[in-house]
Amino acid sequence: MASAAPQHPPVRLTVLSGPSGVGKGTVVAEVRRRHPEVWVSVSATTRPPRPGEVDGVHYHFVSDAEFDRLIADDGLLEWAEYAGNRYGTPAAPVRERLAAGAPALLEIELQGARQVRARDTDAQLVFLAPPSWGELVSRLAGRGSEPAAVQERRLAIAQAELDAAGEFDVVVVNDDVVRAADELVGLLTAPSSGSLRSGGASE
Ligand SMILES: Nc1nc2c(ncn2[C@@H]2O[C@H](COP(=O)(O)OP(=O)(O)O)[C@@H](O)[C@H]2O)c(=O)[nH]1
Ligand SMILES: Nc1ncnc2c1ncn2[C@@H]1O[C@H](COP(=O)(O)OP(=O)(O)O)[C@@H](O)[C@H]1O
Repeated sequence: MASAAPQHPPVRLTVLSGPSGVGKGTVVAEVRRRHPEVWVSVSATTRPPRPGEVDGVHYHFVSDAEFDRLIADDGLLEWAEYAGNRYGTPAAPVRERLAAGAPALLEIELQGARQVRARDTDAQLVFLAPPSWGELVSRLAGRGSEPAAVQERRLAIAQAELDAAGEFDVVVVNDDVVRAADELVGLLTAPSSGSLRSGGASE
């Protein structure tokens, strides 16, 4: 006899990381344009909004005190400091999503990806890589959302992030947005064998 079926088809948490300016936001937007059913976590951050960013849509923009409170209340699945600001994944929506049997996507940086890996060995870690270093530099500069000094800081972090690409399960090269989005969609719908363990955030 077959063993008891799971309550819902196994789903997995997918993490997308990659250096600033590689095109994470652009590729995720393309995935959602074609697959509106793909659920993407909205992070909390102490970074100020860029022009056009909407609170609750792109990020939950919070004060330092509010971020402290999220940590103290065990409300974050993971969090990290990046280029002088803090970023974290609200835990409850991710747990609800996975409990409902639906896949969840986090777009977070390297330290956060490592925390997710430590907590959930079944999570799928995807690294979005630039076709070349020169292309990364020109994309970040071309976006024009940060002053030169901030771009320099992000590029210094990017060097270390590229060195860590081998820690990820899959590397997707963002040479072309549509092609990279296709690859990501394939990974999001790939079968898995488990789901997020229960338990609170502890970092
Ligand atoms: N650990 C962690 N990193 C995050 C989270 N949200 C966003 N990030 C990452 O923080 C970094 C900076 O994000 P942002 O300031 O929006 O810049 P951008 O990614 O260059 O547009 C990026 O690598 C994001 O992937 C989060 O909830 N947790
Ligand atoms: N495949 C690509 N080819 C050319 N330009 C791209 C590509 N993907 C993204 N870009 C551009 O690179 C810049 C950075 O993309 P963005 O999505 O903001 O990166 P990230 O979220 O990783 O910081 C944007 O100006 C975007 O239009």
